[in-house]
Amino acid sequence: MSTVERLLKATEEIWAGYHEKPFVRGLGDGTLDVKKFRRYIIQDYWYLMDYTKVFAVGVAKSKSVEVMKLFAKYIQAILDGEVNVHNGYMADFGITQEELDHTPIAQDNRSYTSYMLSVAYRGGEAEVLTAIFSCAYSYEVIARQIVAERPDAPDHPLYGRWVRGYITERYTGNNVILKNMLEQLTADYTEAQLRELEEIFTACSRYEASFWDMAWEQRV
Ligand SMILES: Cc1ncc(CN)c(N)n1
Repeated sequence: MSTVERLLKATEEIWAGYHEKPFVRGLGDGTLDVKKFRRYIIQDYWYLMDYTKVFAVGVAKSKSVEVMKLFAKYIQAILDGEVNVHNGYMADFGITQEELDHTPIAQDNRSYTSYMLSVAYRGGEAEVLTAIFSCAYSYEVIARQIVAERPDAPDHPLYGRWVRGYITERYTGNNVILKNMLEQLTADYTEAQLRELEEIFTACSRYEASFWDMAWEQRV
């Protein structure tokens, strides 16, 4: 079994649960309360700012130019790609920089990014990639499932943009690059090292689940 297959197998139940989250279901069928989505966009904007810093620590931890370029490319892909979806929604919702700056970061959000950053600071290249991978790939899996269940979801006037954002060639192509690099870096990993990756990946997958619950319940 490859490293990524092993990580996904270990977290199968958590990942299956994403599709049942009320927030995710509401995004897919268009019934999600706009107020909840507005709040989620602000929280996720701040999430992405710290998530980008995890890649920056990855740059510092890189042992080769190849890995350094991968982390650096992703920083660009978030700040000039994924965040554009958020910027578009924020413009539509009239969210100003002042409102962004004055919105407290929810506890689940802060815990998640603090955990990823702590893994990045203490681990090596593969540990950083593992912390990142559940975030990067789960959104693709969720968006694909939404489209599989509702082929018209990408055309929804409000939530379609979110769905489309996570199935673009750029987004999914970058996930393939992340996955291949993770396999390459862990080809000679021992059982103990792989178990540690499993622990990191499981924790991050649980944080993903909590993030959806936080958004749905509007937890602070
Ligand atoms: C919480 C969270 N997890 C994942 C993603 C997808 N990069 C995101 N934008 N936000």
